[in-house]
Amino acid sequence: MNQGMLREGALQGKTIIVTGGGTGLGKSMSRYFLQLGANVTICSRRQNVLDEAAKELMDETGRSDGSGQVLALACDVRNPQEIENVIAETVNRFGRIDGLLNNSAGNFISPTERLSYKAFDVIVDIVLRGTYYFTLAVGKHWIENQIKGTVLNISTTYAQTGSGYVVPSAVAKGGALIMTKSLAAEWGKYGIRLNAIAPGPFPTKGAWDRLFPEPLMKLMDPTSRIPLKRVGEHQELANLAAYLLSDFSGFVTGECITIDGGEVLMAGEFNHLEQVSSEMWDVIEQTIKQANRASKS
Ligand SMILES: CCCCCCC/C=C/C(=O)SCCNC(=O)CCNC(=O)[C@H](O)C(C)(C)COP(=O)(O)OP(=O)(O)OC[C@H]1O[C@@H](n2cnc3c(N)ncnc32)[C@H](O)[C@@H]1OP(=O)(O)O
Ligand SMILES: NC(=O)C1=CN([C@@H]2O[C@H](COP(=O)(O)OP(=O)(O)OC[C@H]3O[C@@H](n4cnc5c(N)ncnc54)[C@H](OP(=O)(O)O)[C@@H]3O)[C@@H](O)[C@H]2O)C=CC1
Repeated sequence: MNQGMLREGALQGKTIIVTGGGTGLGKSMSRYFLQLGANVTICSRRQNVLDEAAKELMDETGRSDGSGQVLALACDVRNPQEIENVIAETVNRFGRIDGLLNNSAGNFISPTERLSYKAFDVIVDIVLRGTYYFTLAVGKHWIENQIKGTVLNISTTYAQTGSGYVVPSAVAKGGALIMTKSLAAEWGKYGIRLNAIAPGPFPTKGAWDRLFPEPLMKLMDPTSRIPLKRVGEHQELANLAAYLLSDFSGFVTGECITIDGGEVLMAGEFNHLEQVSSEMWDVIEQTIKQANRASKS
């Protein structure tokens, strides 16, 4: 599904900050917000990557009515001063902030016992600390200025189930998800909403290089465990993100919506039986029926 879901101008008049908006899923979601008329500040550590992305996005989506503009600002989400600068510069340029998309992340697969303290810290600091620093800074701004803003956090399905080999990421995404729900309860009185999305596999260079490096890629087909037998399309995620940042979701808060083609359902005890052939099912059926009969005699 490569089609946008919301009507033209659905985000007109809104300004959204997207962390990690210069690459991968952050860039795809930013593109759709711009198409819907929002102004978007993209931020991450590498100014050159952001500048290139901003140019590409404006070339693709550029509007002449003053809406749908991009601001590209370098910011390490682990640094509160740099976050406050993004907020000040965004208000300065666009006049307001309506939405925050916490999308920046770091991750790599590794047996946990091979990790150094620093390796653990580097992931938790980007994903958990970065998310709560940015949310706190924008939340304070909204409360002081009586703005009913919306936060959307990009989570993972294993934030709820846990997962080996990505333990720092699971710890950090799990913490950020609990923060989403906790603050949704606490800040609801200010009209501030917080939600999360848990995506399954959506191909990006950032994720694939670190989660499916060679020689693993040859061994693993990421679609094999997915009931719908495919990976996600960026527009499918962008549609959900735009909805959750728009006024159409005004009564939705504290939710985490999974978009994974059913991958998490494969934890079900017997789902691996999809490998059993029709002929083998004939034999199994007869064997079970025989056991049923035997238990009655
Ligand atoms: C694909 C299927 C979908 C399933 C769901 C997936 C859910 C989540 C996905 C994601 O989050 S994908 C996003 C991936 N994108 C990124 O990670 C982009 C940003 N990443 C980075 O900037 C870097 O990769 C990093 C995470 C900051 C690490 O970079 P770098 O190695 O340059 O940092 P350093 O500060 O030099 O090193 C820190 C520390 O970490 C150790 N380390 C690094 N890689 C490994 C590894 N593969 N195994 C073990 N340890 C590693 C490194 O040695 C350093 O520790 P010390 O040696 O100094 O103690
Ligand atoms: N792709 C997938 O299948 C899935 C992705 N996700 C989540 O989606 C989000 C986007 O991932 P994806 O697009 O795949 O990967 P990318 O690697 O493209 O995105 C990660 C972004 O985070 C930015 N970033 C990293 N560290 C920092 C930092 N310290 N401060 C600010 N920005 C930082 C990077 O930019 P820079 O290096 O310039 O700082 C980059 O733009 C992440 O939250 C990820 O966990 C979740 C499930 C599945």
